[in-house]
Amino acid sequence: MTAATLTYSFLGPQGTFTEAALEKMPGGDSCQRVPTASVLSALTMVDTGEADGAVVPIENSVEGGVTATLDAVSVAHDLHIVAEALVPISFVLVSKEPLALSAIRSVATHSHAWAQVRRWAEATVPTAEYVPASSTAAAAHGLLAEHPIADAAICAPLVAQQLGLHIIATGIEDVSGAVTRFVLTAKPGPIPAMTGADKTTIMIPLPEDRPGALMEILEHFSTRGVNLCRIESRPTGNGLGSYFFSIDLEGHIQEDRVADALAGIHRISPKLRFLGSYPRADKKPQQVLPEVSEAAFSAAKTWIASLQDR
Ligand SMILES: O=C(O)C(=O)C[C@]1(C(=O)O)C=C[C@@H](O)C=C1
Repeated sequence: MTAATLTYSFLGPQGTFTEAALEKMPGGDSCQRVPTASVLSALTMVDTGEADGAVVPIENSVEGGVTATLDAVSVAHDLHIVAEALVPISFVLVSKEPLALSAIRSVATHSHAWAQVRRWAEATVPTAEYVPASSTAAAAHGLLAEHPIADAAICAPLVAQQLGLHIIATGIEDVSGAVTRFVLTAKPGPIPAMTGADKTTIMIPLPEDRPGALMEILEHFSTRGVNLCRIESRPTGNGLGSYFFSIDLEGHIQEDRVADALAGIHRISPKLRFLGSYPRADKKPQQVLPEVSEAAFSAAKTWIASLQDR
């Protein structure tokens, strides 16, 4: 796969935050971009071979996990995460023609965006109806349709500018400095090389009817000094009480402490799925305690081998 021939699907249309993330991904500046109407169709294009990779949102610093992505990547699709990118999030309120706040009866945007401006909306346009859109950019494009989907839309400043929309308010997010994390997913293949500042994503079905199962799982990380940076429980869909954990941890599968922790958890939950090791977008090097360093694991293995070889 050479960078020039890559095709990446992404949650479109043009001007989504996801497209901004795509530009930061490896090969993103030279790839062919295919916008899709949903996260699921972006991922399906990778399944069918129509795209080499799909860029999808996975986590927002205010609203949390993007469940459509977490569920699709963890359960429904056989895909690995090969890269991540962080995009700062700021929203504008736009309309086709200049419009007073008091005249707005409906506002269209993506559900995740709406969740991030809830307090602002409550205070500023309390009677406006929320119209869900498949993305913030789709909401903005929808204002220009023959039958506009709403009076106003909430989107990224860039798409408002590209479409020549009237900006009614800027910086309307409830929490400033919000960031959304996006991932590039591809069919399982070579794992990106270890950089020393890596993340690994896994999915662990929680063993049922096993008291203390979660504690046992977490102990495998704790005893090997593996730091978790995200842990979320999601229903498997197989009935009430059936859950899996979606976890991001600091480290790479090539590291003994990570591999050893996953091997331990595999014994408790054999359907554990490895979903990729990839460089951290913030390049923050992981802190490794001396007792779980590669040297410590190597010395311990040599010692055991010397006993077994007698
Ligand atoms: O609608 C977009 O522009 C997207 O890229 C989707 C999305 C999301 O799913 O969280 C991305 C970033 C923002 O947090 C809001 C919406």
